Amino acid sequence: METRVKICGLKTPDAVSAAVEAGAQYLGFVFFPKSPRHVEVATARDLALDVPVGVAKVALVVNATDAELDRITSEMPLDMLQLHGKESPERVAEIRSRYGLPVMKAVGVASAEDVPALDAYGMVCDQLLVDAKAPKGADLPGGNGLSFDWRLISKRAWNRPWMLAGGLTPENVVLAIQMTGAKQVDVSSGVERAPGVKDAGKIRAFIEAIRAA
Ligand SMILES: O=C(O)c1ccccc1N[C@@H]1O[C@H](COP(=O)(O)O)[C@@H](O)[C@H]1O
Repeated sequence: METRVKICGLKTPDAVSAAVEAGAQYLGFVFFPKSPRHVEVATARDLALDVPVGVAKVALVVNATDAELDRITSEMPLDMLQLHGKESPERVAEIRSRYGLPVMKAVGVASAEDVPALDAYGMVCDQLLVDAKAPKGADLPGGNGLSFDWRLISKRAWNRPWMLAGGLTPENVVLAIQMTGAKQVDVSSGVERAPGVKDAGKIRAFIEAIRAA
């Protein structure tokens, strides 16, 4: 099976086109005002309306309220919700049932102590996103360009489909896939020329590296 790629943090038509043309299967739109990748709902809607059918549009939210989710899900076409905050398993289940969209729950990993949460969240979501845990006091819970020790998940038995994230780049993504067995990968800062500014050449290089391996 071909490795599936998510390019996250898209803000412009050019960045969306670059990701689609390079062959990404998922596109992420970040709704988190502290992020340099934050987009307003109206902007994300315009971008999403131009995405070809078959490429999944993912809304990334952080501890979002029902009111925020009501607005995002009603105003733009979406295929998946990515929960990237401290949502409890109960909240993940509630969101999944309320919006009828597949839910991907991000779980931060820094040490072996963090790994059991993958099983717990796997029971309530449609897929897991395994990311590096953000450093204490960081402004962003993800999108920090940090990776974690991939050996921590290299021999796991998974109870849900999952995606690898955290500090991936065109240079390290093949090794990350080899070490973890990931069939899906997610990248944001590793394909940027500045925080929040995607680089079409890096997006292409990221996906070409995977396809060439
Ligand atoms: O990208 C962001 O700005 C962001 C903000 C808040 C939560 C998550 C965010 N991004 C996600 O973080 C991971 C890893 O990103 P990176 O490749 O290390 O920059 C990825 O899943 C993004 O979707």
